[in-house]
Amino acid sequence: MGADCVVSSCSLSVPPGLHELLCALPSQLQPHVHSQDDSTFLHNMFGERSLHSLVKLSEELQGKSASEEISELLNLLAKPHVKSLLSVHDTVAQKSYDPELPPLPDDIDDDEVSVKIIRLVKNKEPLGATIKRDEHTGAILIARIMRGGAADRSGLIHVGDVLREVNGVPVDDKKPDEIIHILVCVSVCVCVFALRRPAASVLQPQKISNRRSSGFRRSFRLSRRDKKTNKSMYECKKSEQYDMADVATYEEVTPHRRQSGAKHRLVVLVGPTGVGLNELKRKLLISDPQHFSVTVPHTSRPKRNQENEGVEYHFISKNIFETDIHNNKFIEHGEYKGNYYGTSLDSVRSVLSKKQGTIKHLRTAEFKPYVVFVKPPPVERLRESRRNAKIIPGKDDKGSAKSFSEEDFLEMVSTAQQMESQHGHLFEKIIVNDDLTAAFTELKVALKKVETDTHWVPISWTHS
Ligand SMILES: Nc1ncnc2c1ncn2[C@@H]1O[C@H](COP(=O)(O)OP(=O)(O)OP(=O)(O)O)[C@@H](O)[C@H]1O
Repeated sequence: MGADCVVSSCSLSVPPGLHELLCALPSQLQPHVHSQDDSTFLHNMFGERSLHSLVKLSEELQGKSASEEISELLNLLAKPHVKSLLSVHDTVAQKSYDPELPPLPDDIDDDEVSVKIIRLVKNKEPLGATIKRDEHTGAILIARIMRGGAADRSGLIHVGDVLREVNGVPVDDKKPDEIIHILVCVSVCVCVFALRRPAASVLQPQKISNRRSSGFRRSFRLSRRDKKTNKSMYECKKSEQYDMADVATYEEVTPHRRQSGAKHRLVVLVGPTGVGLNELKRKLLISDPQHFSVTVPHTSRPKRNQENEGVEYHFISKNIFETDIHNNKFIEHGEYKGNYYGTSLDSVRSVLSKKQGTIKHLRTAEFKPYVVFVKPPPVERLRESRRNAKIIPGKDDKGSAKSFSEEDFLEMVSTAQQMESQHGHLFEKIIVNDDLTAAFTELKVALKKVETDTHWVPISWTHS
C-alpha cells in the first residue's frame, strides 16, 4: 500500500486543462524553488506517470459523449458508498500500524547492559509463556515457554528472564494473576517487555535435549522509533542460543504403552552426587539380576584399589576422554572435581540390545528414556539418615571413603534444586531418597509401571 492507493480516491471530475497545468507546473514553480533537492522532488511528483495517465483519462472520459460503459463506470465511482470505501481504504493505507515502544524507565542504570526491550506484536494468540514469582528475590520470572507459541517463536524470551514491565506498566509490585491479566488485555495490540537476565541464568544451561525448532520463529519484528529505547534491541530471525538451550517448552505428547516383546525403555536415574544413585542401582541389580543391567560409565579419574576395570567404571585417560567427547561418543558427560565422568552411547546400546531394562542417560525416540530424579531430603533428614553413610571424595584421593560433611549435604541439596529448576521438565518421576528401603520400593513400583502401564511420551518418539 502506498501512494498509488491514495490517488485512487481522487474525484474523476477534473477541471479542463488540468493535464497541461500539471505538465507546466515544475517549470513555473522553478523560480520559487531554491534547492536542487526540492526541484527534483517537484519534478518527480508532478512528472509521475501514473498521475498523468489518471488525469488524462479523466479528461478524456469527461470530454467524450459517454458510451454506456463509461457512463456506468462514472456513475458507480460517483456513488457515495464507493467514494467512502475508497476514502477509508486510503486512510487505512496511509496509517502506520507500527506499535509505539514506550521509553525505558528513567531509573535504569546506563551500565545495565543486560536490559532487553522486547516487542511482541500479538494478535488474538496468547503469549505462550508462564510466569512465577521467585521465592527469594520476589522478582517475576518467566517460568515456562510453550512450544510453538508466540514467545517460543520469537526466540526472545527465555526461561529465567526477569519480567520488569509490560506495556510500560511496571510489574515488580504485581501478583502473577494481575500480570497475566495485563498480558491478556494487551493481546490485541503490543506487548513490551523489559527483561533483565539474572546472573545465574547467564550460564549456559547444561544440554540435555537438543531440539531444533528454528523454523518456528521468524515473524517478529522490532522497529526503532524512539532513540531513548535503544539500550539493547533485538531483531530476531533465528536465535542460535535459543536453539542450543534446553528450553522448558511444552511438548506434544501421546499415550504410549510398551508392547510385549518390544524394546525396553531406558531408565535414567539422575540426581546430585552422593544422593544414592549407585545404592539404588545396586539394589535393583541384586533384586532381579535377570531383568536389570546397567551401563558402565567411563571416567578419567584413577582406579582405586578395590575397583575393577569395566565393573564400576571404564577407566580411560583424560586425553582419550576428551577425544571421545569431541567425537560425540558420550550421551552425557561432566566434570567433577577435575575428573571426567560420562556414559557412552555404545554402552547404552549394548545393554539395550540384550533386551534388558537399564539405567542411564538419554532422551530420544531410540531409547525413550524414563527419567527418574532422585532427590535428597531436607538437610536435617540427611544429617539423620546419612549418619553412618560414606562417600568417596573425588580429586586427590586414593580411595578412602569418608563420612558426609555438612558442606556435602548443603551442596547436595543446592545441586538438586538447581537440577530441578533447570531440567525438572524432563523428569517423569521424582523420588526423595530419605529412607533407602522406601525409596527403593517406590522405584521398583515405578519401573514395573513403565513396563505395563500407559504413559505420556513426546509424540516424536512414536514416529520412528
Ligand atoms: N537413603 C539413604 N539412607 C542412608 N544412606 C544412604 C541412603 N542412600 C544412599 N546412602 C549412602 O550414601 C552413600 C552415597 O551413596 P551412593 O554412592 O549411592 O551415591 P551416588 O549418588 O551414587 O554418588 P556418586 O554419584 O558420587 O557416586 C553410600 O554410603 C550409600 O550407602
